[in-house]
Amino acid sequence: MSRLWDISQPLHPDLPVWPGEPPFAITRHAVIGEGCPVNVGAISTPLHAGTHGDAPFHYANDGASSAECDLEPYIGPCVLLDVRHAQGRVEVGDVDWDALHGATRVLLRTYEHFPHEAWDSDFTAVASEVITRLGALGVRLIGTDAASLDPEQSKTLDAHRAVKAADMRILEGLVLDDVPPGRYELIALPLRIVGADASPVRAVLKDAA
Ligand SMILES: Nc1ccccc1C(=O)C[C@H](N)C(=O)O
Ligand SMILES: [Zn+2]
Ligand SMILES: [Zn+2]
Repeated sequence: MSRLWDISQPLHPDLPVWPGEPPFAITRHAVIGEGCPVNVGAISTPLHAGTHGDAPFHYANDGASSAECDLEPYIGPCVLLDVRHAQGRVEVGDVDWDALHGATRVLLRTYEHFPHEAWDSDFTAVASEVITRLGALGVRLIGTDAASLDPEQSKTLDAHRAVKAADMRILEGLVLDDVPPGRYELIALPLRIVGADASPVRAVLKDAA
């Protein structure tokens, strides 16, 4: 049986979130006890907290929301590339283009160890030239273990704009520490949240058949 790799961050109140964002929160408004047979809770979360998929609406007012996104990019064969050697930003020269083998979904591992305990403002971004070249090769989805494709302080969002121009989709905040580079089956479907600019996803990889 092929192995299943959970590449999702655990969601909890201490989850590091983008500076200025409210924390992830879970509340319980029903508790099993006298006259109550169930525990029932609710969550409040920034849409870009944890492992998530950006919707085009995040970077374009005319972009699709998470509820409107075609699901095909988020499920299917992918290739995981180790780009831990990249310094500050994944550049064209950091990518092993021969390892793509026509992949339509590409995941980039930039961390030695994913920063579960504290926000990392110096995450490794992705150069827009890399996105443009991936799009030209037919890539439909780019994923990263970083919190964003663009630097935290970016106001131009060059990588996101290149994603928009190529009509690609994005996964951010993946946890790739334990997964060897190679080819996998990706499943990471956004929730059908009407009007949302992003959605939490439970991202998993299955060994390619
Ligand atoms: N919460 C934010 C507030 C302001 C600016 C960006 C964010 C982000 O979360 C970035 C997002 N993850 C992104 O890159 O798509
Ligand atoms: Zn995001
Ligand atoms: Zn993003």
